[in-house]
Parts: sequence; C-alpha cells; structure tokens
Amino acid sequence: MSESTPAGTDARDGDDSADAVTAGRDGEDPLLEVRGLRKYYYENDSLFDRLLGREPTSVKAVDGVDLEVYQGETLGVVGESGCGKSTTGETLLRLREATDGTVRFDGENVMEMADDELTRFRKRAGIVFQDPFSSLDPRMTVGDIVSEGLKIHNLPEESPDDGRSKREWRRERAKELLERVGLSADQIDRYPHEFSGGQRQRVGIARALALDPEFIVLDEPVSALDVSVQAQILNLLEDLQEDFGLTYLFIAHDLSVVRHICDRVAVMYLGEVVETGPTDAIFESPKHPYTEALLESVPRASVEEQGRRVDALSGDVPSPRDPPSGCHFRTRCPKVIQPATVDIPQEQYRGVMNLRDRLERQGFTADSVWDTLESEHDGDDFERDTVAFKEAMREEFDLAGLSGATMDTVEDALEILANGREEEAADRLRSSFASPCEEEDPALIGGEHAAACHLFADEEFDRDLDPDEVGTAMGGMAPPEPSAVPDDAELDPDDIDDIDDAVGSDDDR
Ligand SMILES: Nc1ncnc2c1ncn2[C@@H]1O[C@H](COP(=O)(O)OP(=O)(O)OP(=O)(O)O)[C@@H](O)[C@H]1O
Repeated sequence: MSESTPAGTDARDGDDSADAVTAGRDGEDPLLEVRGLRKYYYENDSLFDRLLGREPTSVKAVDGVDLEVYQGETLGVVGESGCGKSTTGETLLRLREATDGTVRFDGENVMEMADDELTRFRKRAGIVFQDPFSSLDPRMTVGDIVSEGLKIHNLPEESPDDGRSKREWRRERAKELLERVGLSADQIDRYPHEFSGGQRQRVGIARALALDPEFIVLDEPVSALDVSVQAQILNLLEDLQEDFGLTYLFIAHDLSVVRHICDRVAVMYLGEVVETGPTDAIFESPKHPYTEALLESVPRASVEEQGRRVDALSGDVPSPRDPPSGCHFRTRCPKVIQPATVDIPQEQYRGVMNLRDRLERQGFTADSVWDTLESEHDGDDFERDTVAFKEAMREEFDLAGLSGATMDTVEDALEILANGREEEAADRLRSSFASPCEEEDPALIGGEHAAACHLFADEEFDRDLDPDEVGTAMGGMAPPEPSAVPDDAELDPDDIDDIDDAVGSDDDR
C-alpha cells in the first residue's frame, strides 16, 4: 500500500461513511473536520535496509479516519493502547505529516498551510500531552516552559505601553496562567521536579493556554495521575473550556473519564473509527461489539458489579503492521458472523476462529502443544498421542460439543495439525469457516450515531435484522442489544463535584 492511496478507495471511504460523519450539529460547520486521515509509519526503509534487501513494512497507525469537532464541544477519542489515538491527534495538528487525507480547521486546509498560515494555525490549536513527567523540559523553569510559545511566536508583537519589556510581559503572563490553572505565581522560578504529577499537568495546561488557542488536543491528560487528582484536572479543563470557549479533542483509553467530559465520542480500533455518536448514546446503547466490550471492561465500583465483570476483550490488539482483512475487530469479536453454511454456538465459532487466527497470523505450532503435553507427562516414556493432542486443543479453544459436519471438519483440522501441518490445518478451517466479516472493511454508517460493523452493513440500526439475510450467518445470534452500562464507573459526577472543593488542597499543590 503506497502513501499516496487516495481517500475514497475503500469501503470505509464510501458515500455512506461521508454521510455518517457529516451528520453532526444541524447546519453548523465543524471547527475541525478530518477526512480520510492516514498515517503510515515505514520500517526497514533506510538505505542500509535496502542494501540488505529488506522489504519496507508499513505500520498503519491511522487508516482512514473521519472526524469532526464542533465549536465549544469535547469530542472523546477512545480505544485500547496502540489503536492510533495519539497519532491521530498529532497528525491532525500537523505535528506529524499525514500519509493521506485532509484536515480543515475553521474551513482552511491544514495540510496545505505553509509558513505564516501554519504559524497562525499553531497559535489557534494546541496540545496537552499524557505524561506530565516527560513532557516538561527538566532544565527549564515552569515560567520559561509556560512562556516558551510566546517567545517562539515573538509575542507580544509590540513592546507594552506601560514600560515593561517584552520579557517582563511574558513573565507576567506566565504568572497569570499559573494562577489560572490553580498554581501559585510564586512558583514561576521552580523546576518541574519540584512539582507533583497533578501540578506538572497543570503546568502543561498553562503552556497550552499561553497562545490563547481555540482548540486543544488533550492526549490522555489524566491517565498518568491518581484518580483523585484526575478529577481535579478534569474539573479544571471543564472550567477553562467554559471560560475561554475552548474546543477539545480528548484522547483516552478509560471510558469512565470520557463519560463525564465529552459531548460526543469516537471509538477507534486499529487505526479506524468504528463507532461515533453522542456520549450518552454510546454508553447507553453501544452498537459496535468493540464498544460493548470496552464498556464491559470499565472497572465497576461495587463488589457486586465486580462479580459480574467479564473479560470482554480477550487477546491483544493485532499489529497495525498486518491488520486483519475485512473488519479489523473480527479476530477478537464475540459476534463475528458465521458463514451461511455454519450454525454453531457462537462461543464455539469464536473458538474455531481463534484457532485459525493463531495458526494464520500468530505462528502457533503443533510442536508447542506437544511440548506442553510432554512437560505435563509424569513418566519418562512420553509418546505422542493424537487423541490427547486433540483433547487439549478442544479444551484450549472451546471446541468441545460440536456435532455433525462441523465437528468432522474441526476434527480433521486437528488431526492434520497434530501431524505438524499447520498451514494445511488453517486451510481446512478456512475452507469451511471463513466469515463474511473477513471480506470487506465495513463502512461507518448510521447518521449521528454511526458504527462500522457488518451486522449493520446494509440497514439502519433501528430495524429488526432480516433473518433470511443474516439468519444462520449470525449463528442464531440475536441482533446486538444495548449493553448494560456501568453507571458507577470510577468517576461519578458527584465525586467530581466533591473533589472540586478539594482542588487547591495541599496534596496537589
Ligand atoms: N514512530 C513510529 N514508528 C512506528 N510505529 C509507530 C510509531 N509511533 C507509533 N507507532 C505505532 O502506531 C500504532 C498507533 O500508535 P499510537 O501511539 O497512535 O496509539 P495510541 O492509541 O495512542 O496508543 P497509546 O495509548 O499506547 O499511546 C502503534 O502500533 C504504535 O506502535
């Protein structure tokens, strides 16, 4: 795949997708509009690599993202680590050059901005980074850190009328900003190491505010902080938004944080937006199985709730060096669609697909199973027993209890695998169990609350799915239902209010 792949060449960039993402606030143009954003990193791409005959590999960190953020709102971007959230934030600010796509800010194409235009954009759009420990230069005082942007932009343009030098003006401005974020002006000459994590993040926020921006990317601004300090920083961000009319893109992996600060949410998985909608809709009736699984993974407060917690997101996010074909989530999706010829319990279909994925993409070998069986064997004379091998595999992949032709195919594949022919075993499973989810990357459809999932591929979300169309293809599954929402996720709004009173208490100063 080349860097120059034009936007609009795959299913995700089709008309449906465009309709979905433009269905924002009625008649209002977004402050920030992102279309078909791609950022691929290239590895093994140096002259040295080429001399050694190594093929360059692309890491599709962001792969066709559409977003819009309206004036004064907070759009949350959530997803597990490695889904491309930070790369999206940094690329849309042009801190990284995009591989493809457009970003419009207040109607201007950011990707085409040069020199003065780009400088003006950088004043209007800022960023707060996740890690308050590494994002502040330890050799600079907080005053210099906060006023650095002013200096770079040569502000103030004219010397102040009151006789102060530009430097003195910047120092005063830094003091005002420190106070505005809940620190003391007296702390201006201190160094980052003299501050707590929460205080450092306040410094990072003051730095982002220095140029009077309209739009700020908040890249996991509270993830590195204790929960009580998180609430204080979230309150501060909300106050600042109100006072200065700020617009935020708020990146987080923690849905409980997003719920209380975001107006709308975009859920990312492996470089793509898989669901987007108003925050309440996302929490109360998630549509995408990935969003449902993320919600299930939100820590519950009460012991009772913890008992109900399920390990909804098993396995790791696949590598963006080799994303799965079709729907990227299909290798972990509990609702992956069965082909029309198969109708087995969904857990077992998931098990078959897990085995296939391990064989096809994760280098799973029969030898590793034999080694385990040997290590569990008591006596000296271990003999390879295919029956024991198949039994172990059935247990590992939830394959017990199958019957008929499905069982025959699985048993066949396990027999082939036991003989060390991994590729052939995968082929056997693929020929009978390939899912429609593997074929095409689903488009983001559904208007204001949109999802990219084959379960909804051709229809509006609120209709009943036609059983003839998906019928056995869904393995007897009902169409997705709204998930229970953990109302008591870690940050209760009441907690935030309570903690608000504590802002300014000694523990964070
Ligand atoms: N400079 C780089 N070179 C190669 N790959 C990269 C580079 N930067 C990021 N990546 C990869 O791109 C993918 C997306 O990374 P990104 O940091 O945007 O994800 P994220 O969702 O923000 O995760 P996190 O919450 O861990 O920061 C990851 O697989 C990451 O390893």
